[in-house]
Amino acid sequence: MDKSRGKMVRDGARSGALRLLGAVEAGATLDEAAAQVERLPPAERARARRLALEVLRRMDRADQLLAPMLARPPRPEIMRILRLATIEMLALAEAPHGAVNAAVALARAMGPKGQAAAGMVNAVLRKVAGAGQVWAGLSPQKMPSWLRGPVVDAWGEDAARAIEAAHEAGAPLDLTPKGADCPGEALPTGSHRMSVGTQVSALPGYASGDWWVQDAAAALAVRVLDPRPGERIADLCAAPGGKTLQLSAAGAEVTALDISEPRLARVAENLARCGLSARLVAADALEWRPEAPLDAVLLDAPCSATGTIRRHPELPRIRDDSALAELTDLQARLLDHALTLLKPGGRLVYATCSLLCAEGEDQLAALLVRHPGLMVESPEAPGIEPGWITPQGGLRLRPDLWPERGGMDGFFIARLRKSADQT
Ligand SMILES: C[S@@+](CC[C@H](N)C(=O)[O-])C[C@H]1O[C@@H](n2cnc3c(N)ncnc32)[C@H](O)[C@@H]1O
Repeated sequence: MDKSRGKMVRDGARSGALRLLGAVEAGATLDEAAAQVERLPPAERARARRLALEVLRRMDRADQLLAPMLARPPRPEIMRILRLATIEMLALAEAPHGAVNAAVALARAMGPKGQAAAGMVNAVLRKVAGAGQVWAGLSPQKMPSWLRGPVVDAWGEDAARAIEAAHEAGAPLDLTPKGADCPGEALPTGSHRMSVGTQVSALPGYASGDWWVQDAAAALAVRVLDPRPGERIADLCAAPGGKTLQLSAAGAEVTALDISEPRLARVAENLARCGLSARLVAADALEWRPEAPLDAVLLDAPCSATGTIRRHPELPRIRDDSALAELTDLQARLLDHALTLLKPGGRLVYATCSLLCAEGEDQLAALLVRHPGLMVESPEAPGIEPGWITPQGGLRLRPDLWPERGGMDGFFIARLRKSADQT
């Protein structure tokens, strides 16, 4: 790529990243904001998203560094430019002259108000360029108090800080192999791991469906369920389908259910790419019943998704816990209903990608009170470490586990067995 083309790619990507960050400030997820960059060529679009992710992971830290350098808070658009250049220089090792010049040009391109701020942007960012030591002394950004409070209560301040460091570090790319062929480093639990920034569709085996993208923690839910060939299993909240693919690849007779038809279409696409099959049903799981009782049910319930902040750093900025009571109520109702779909002695795996005990440990405790005959079975699968198992027998996965390997998503997983005399 010649130099001028490289610069164009970056500037298109930088202004795209600023538009994405503006949309997140207005309350959108990065996926919802994708239209902001859809006109960019694919390489610029991907870089715009990467830059926005890197800023969202460190925004508060950048603001802490910038605050004493600013006479008064600038307009939001200018503040976004300052944050982007700060993070490019201090976290992404971008050459200062390139980042500062780009920031000044982006400010100027905003019109008269931006032109008036260009001198300030230049002066502040020159100071930022020399503030590497101050930056290194600042802690990773904190989770919002509605999330941090419960995390500290559950696992302590040191764990909360370790989780925050993992949130800042971001997530590697994990793949679940369908058979033996899969790129990346094999992890102890059977997933394969590649470094961040890998272009998924260019990897060997993508077109032939030899693997699919799925976080190592998410893949454990099905490993703990341990599906067997020919078993009749329902995946009650299936979309986009990572766990349906695992169940089908194990040879189970799978019914994949989701309330959202558009999301269920993604399950169909993923099954087709991987040459796997499942019966797809668009329905509310609370109202669905199979023709005959099932061997097993996987309930990967809707939740706060607070375990996925490494990959969705915008979540703490656009969500709070106002929907939590509704979610935990839905999870409890889904759990109760799921048990009625099982044959006596059948097994249920409950999973949530949440860091909140309210959606995991507490949900399991309440379920056991409501259903005295239900047994918790030890989560057994290769690579599961004893320290991950809770006193109740659930599996608690956190982003700060496996720090030397690059972490994993936050998840709670429990394997339950309906007693042989329960109908
Ligand atoms: C955590 S996601 C599932 C992820 C999926 N298991 C996977 O591994 O790709 C939760 C899903 O539950 C679906 N959902 C929410 N409420 C539902 C309900 N009442 N019945 C069925 N599906 C529901 C949502 O549409 C969403 O796709």
